[in-house]
Amino acid sequence: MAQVVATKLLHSSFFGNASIDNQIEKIKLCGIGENNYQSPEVLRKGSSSVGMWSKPIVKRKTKIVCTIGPSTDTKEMIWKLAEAGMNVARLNMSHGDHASHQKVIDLVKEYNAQSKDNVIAIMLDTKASFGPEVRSGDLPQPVTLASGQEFTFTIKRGVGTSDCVSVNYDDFVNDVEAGDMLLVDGGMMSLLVKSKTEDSVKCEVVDGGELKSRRHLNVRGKSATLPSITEKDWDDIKFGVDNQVDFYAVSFVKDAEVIHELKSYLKSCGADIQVIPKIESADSIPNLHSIITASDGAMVARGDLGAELPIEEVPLLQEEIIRTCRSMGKAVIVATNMLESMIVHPTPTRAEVSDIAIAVREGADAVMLSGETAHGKFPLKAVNVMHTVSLRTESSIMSGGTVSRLNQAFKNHVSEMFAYHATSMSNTLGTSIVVFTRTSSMAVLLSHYRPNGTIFAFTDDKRVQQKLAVYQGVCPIYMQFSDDAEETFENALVVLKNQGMIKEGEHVALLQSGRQPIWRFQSTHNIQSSLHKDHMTAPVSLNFTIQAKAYVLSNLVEPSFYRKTFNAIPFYRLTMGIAPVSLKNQSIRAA
Ligand SMILES: Nc1ncnc2c1ncn2[C@@H]1O[C@H](COP(=O)(O)OP(=O)(O)OP(=O)(O)O)[C@@H](O)[C@H]1O
Ligand SMILES: CC(=O)C(=O)O
Repeated sequence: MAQVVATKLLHSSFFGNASIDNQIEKIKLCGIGENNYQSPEVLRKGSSSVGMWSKPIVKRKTKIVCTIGPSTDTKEMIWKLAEAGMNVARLNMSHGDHASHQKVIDLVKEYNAQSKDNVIAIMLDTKASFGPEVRSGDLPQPVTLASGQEFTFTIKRGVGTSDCVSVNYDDFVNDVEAGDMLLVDGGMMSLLVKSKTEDSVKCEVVDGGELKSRRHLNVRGKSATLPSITEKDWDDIKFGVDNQVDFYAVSFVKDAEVIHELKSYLKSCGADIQVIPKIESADSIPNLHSIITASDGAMVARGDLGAELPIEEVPLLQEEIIRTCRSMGKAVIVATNMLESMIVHPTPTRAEVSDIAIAVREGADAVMLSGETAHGKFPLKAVNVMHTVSLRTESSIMSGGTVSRLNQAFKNHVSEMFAYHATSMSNTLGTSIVVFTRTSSMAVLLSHYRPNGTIFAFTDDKRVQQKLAVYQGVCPIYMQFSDDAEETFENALVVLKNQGMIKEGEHVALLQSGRQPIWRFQSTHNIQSSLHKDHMTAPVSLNFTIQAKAYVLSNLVEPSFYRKTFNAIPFYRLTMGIAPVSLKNQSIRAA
């Protein structure tokens, strides 16, 4: 116990009252202010930082989603993006074809197969026609639209002239009225609807610009009539199932129905693919809660959201969507325009840097790059900026020993309680957490509580490893488990040490629990804190035996109170101990 108290003091003095010197040291470690391009190895693995007994590795917690396109669809670029910090590769089905996406999927799988300590998940964005994605048609060359000029959209196929272009949606003429404001490319250009005929909509250009092929069209304040899932969508979904992608990003979801439909299809074909609705439609906002409840997370798709709704609503909705996902323990991704200027410039605007920092502070699991990596000039620099800004921001929001009180409803299960207390313990001790999971559930729960240290999630299932790639703070690692828990713990520590993820003298909290027990008997859970070097002379062990009812009660009380109060009540067994580990003789001795 003396050890725990001592660490707590050290810990709070670092995170709570960091000296100017410490702050400057941290800033240097994060690379901000030095204006230097960091090596991919340092970028991905993280930097050493001041910690407790030793210096734990500080890894970036917020994940990075990169859209793959013409700038990045080669083996060389996929490798470089992965080493620079990409965690999820996104394929936008609105562009390219199955053959080009297949090539990227194969490259990502090739990367994963040869990588010892990194994994890239694949997200298929079923954008094409899942919802009312209205786009203008192909043009032989870009058309310049000047304010005041007349321009026509038609539902006739194959039209692409300087004053008229096709739209891909037959009900377009029915959905718009004279007086509506049409937004092109999320508002880059706007046109006022003047009149319509049976097959065409005549407009006057309000804000002009350069109209290119296949641009988004939105009507300000309106959602288009929702078509059901089309043939093209099913084709893309099947393509995703055949290729065992990890996530679907589903466009223009307006209610939970489409999610249920997709989930039941996936169940019928035995596909374990996470469904992430893109919140981008005005109609989705009243149904936010039910949509996210039915899904595995959500994406704040700010491009279309800011076109369908007044642009000033976007930051508020971003906050609300993140908060809703966080309260349910679901993954949330913030997308679009995050480093837009880096499509053509090598450095970001200060506003873009702040935008990333805000998403990180609000608690996003991941931030996304679109055109920046798909067709930009500086895709690697954009990932570099996202990495350093996220890491720096994260270092300023470490919570010390306390775990924020999250949605009460979330902490009503033993596993949730366990994740909560494991987080509290690792924060107090200033350690990383090593968790063993077959289903991902305990790693996801830990991520939900946002521990200060990295969550090293060991799994013996590659699908689970890939799925975990999007969750904040989780470093997923594939490893075969042995029948012997102690041997598996030991193997995991050796892997971490060999990969340079933990160091001699560093403490880690070992945790095994979750909905599918690995080595534990039903209803027993185990957290232990290990010293990663045989230099602790007097191991201290705290054993608590508590009642099932007590778990529910302890939701309401602070951990310290809970420790004192439930010490003597028998039933479940929760072990918190300090156990010395020696890497030299490869043995772990439980205290
Ligand atoms: N697979 C691809 N093949 C060719 N170009 C692509 C591909 N993916 C993306 N792009 C290009 O990168 C741009 C940005 O990608 P993004 O995924 O943001 O698509 P978008 O159509 O602009 O918008 P949204 O994200 O709403 O679908 C696209 O407009 C397109 O020009
Ligand atoms: C990502 C996306 O589709 C949007 O922002 O509209």
